[in-house]
Amino acid sequence: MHCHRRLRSREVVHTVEILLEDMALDARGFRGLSYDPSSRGVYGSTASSPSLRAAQPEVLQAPPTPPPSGTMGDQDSANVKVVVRVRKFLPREEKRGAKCLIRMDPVTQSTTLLAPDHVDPANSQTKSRKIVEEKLFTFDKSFCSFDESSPDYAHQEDVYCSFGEEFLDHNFNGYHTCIFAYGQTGSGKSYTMMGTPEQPGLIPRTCEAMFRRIDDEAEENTTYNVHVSYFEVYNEHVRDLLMPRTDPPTYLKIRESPADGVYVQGLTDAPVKSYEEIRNLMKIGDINRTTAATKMNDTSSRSHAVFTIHLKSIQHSATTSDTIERSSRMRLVDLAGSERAKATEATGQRLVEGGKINKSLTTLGRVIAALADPRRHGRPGTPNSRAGTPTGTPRKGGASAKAEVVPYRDSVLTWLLKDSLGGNSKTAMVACISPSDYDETLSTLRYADQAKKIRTRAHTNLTSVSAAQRDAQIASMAATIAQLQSMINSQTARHREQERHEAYVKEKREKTEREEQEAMADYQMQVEKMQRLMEEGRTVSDARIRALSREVEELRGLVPSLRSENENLRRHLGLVLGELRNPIVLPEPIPEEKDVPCLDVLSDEDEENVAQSDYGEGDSGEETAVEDSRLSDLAWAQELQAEAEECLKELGIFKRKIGDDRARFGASGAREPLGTMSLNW
Ligand SMILES: Nc1ncnc2c1ncn2[C@@H]1O[C@H](COP(=O)(O)OP(=O)(O)OP(=O)(O)O)[C@@H](O)[C@H]1O
Repeated sequence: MHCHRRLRSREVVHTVEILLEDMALDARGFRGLSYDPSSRGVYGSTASSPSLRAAQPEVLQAPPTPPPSGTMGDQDSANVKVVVRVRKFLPREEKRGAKCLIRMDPVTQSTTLLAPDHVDPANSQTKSRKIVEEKLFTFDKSFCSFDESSPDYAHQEDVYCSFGEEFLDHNFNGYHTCIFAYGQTGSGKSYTMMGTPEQPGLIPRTCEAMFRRIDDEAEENTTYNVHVSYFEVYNEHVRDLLMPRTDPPTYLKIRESPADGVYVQGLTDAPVKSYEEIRNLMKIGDINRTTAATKMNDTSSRSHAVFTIHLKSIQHSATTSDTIERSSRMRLVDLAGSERAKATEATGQRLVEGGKINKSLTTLGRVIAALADPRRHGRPGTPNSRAGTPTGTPRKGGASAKAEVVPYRDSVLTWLLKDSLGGNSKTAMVACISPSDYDETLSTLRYADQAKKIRTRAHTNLTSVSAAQRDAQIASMAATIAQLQSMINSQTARHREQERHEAYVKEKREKTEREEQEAMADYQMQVEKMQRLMEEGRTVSDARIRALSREVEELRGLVPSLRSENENLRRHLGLVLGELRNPIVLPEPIPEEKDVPCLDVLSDEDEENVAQSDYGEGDSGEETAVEDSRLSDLAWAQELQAEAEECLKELGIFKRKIGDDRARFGASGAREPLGTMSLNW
């Protein structure tokens, strides 16, 4: 959203710039209004501002009074000019002993395609065709660039002079023009259009001649304004060739507006003042263009390249201050070559590119076929027919009832060339052919033959503006500028407000994040503390368990001796009790033997007996002493038993405690499991 707003602001600023520039250009006849267009960046884009043209409808309006020259709005309905050019053999063709299948007649301008013999392997496929015969075609011009020693050899200069110059004339007269090179891969399209530094092609020659003419014909009252754009259509995407390549690549959108027709949004439209400047831009574009080596061509163009020159001349009348503006657009198109995957042996990326190239060229063929349809001719307005709409009024009955549709929109290339092929343009096609490839050459020649039948209706793009109109225009532009300025101001203010708001939101978010982080750190600290405490507790209980275990072991060592002592005491006590119950009284007879109770546990009766024995009726002192000793033994035994029981009780408690500790802290592998402590009490 931010970016969008920024872009919108830039667009508005840009629009103001262009308005100012136009004002300055137009205002040259008006002393006192100064503006230096050179202060504008080289890479300013006007193509991205269709709204600009919509914002200056007065300029586009037809003049109220016809100009004296009488050329205003001239319409010229003419067929597409078609020329054919054959190149010389390439080393690979010479190597395989290829034969030239092209014969050109410089008088009739006919081109004959000869039937191949059966020697050249490149034409082996042709043998399977049913009819392989000589074919004759006639074009506006047949350029033979096959044999350099021939007096009829067509040099780069000949090609330019033959029709390049004528098309430049059209531009200076205010007509839009288009020259496109068509042909199979490696047939010489790029050579014809761009050429080499030593042998410049149509594009550099046209540009050079244009600036020469601007300089030569410079009159005090005429000003020229030249802009250039250069883009390629690669894999059905439009890329600006005057902008550095990006990764991922930046693709531009195609738009259509009633005022501008089809145009590329955001395309660089660089102002140029000299041929040197334009040559530099050409170099930049050529470096950026997608080319690759294929089996058919070491520097095969993998895209359609469109070089466009906008030429505007403003002529001021010295006496009346009226102006006449001529605007024209020159489109110079180097198409990618049609190719057979088998011949190019393309794979991967090259194969995909080849597929896209062929698809767009097939669409171009369908567009040409639809435009060449004889039913279209003679109907006013048909060349400007809309894409995807019938080109003529369907008639009832018969073959002519079929409405022909021009499939401009089926490919990016044909959509962009819509105007050039079927609208307001003078158009020429250069069909480039290889000298030794029967099938491909035949296909190209048929294509070209059909293109001959296309008629376009070009009209001069002229505007005459009187001094009063100019004043009104300036006033209107000033108002528009003021309006745009206030738009910029309010947008800048909104933008600042938005930035402030975003900064506030950011700060708040950062604060919340900070607080959350602090809370998290605090929580972590507490967790660590608890873990530490637990660890300490575990260490303490481990130590306690170890100490208690030791104690248990010690006590366990005591148990057998205590047990045997206890046993002895019981036994002794039993004896004592037995004696107490059955005292040995001498010389009294031995009393009847009674069952001595088992001394496992002293019964209440026994204890009573023991107690009674304390107060028994002892006869003698000796008996009393014996009795006392027995009683003290008994007491001692009881005491021992109580002690043992106490000890057992304590051990029971201790066992429970150990069990509790084990449940609380768990038994680690390192520690002795409590279960293994056989506390067999
Ligand atoms: N008229 C000519 N005279 C001399 N050499 C030529 C001529 N035409 C083409 N060539 C040479 O043929 C080769 C292929 O030409 P070019 O690259 O122009 O083909 P192309 O049709 O543009 O191929 P692609 O469609 O693959 O880009 C180049 O080496 C070029 O220099």
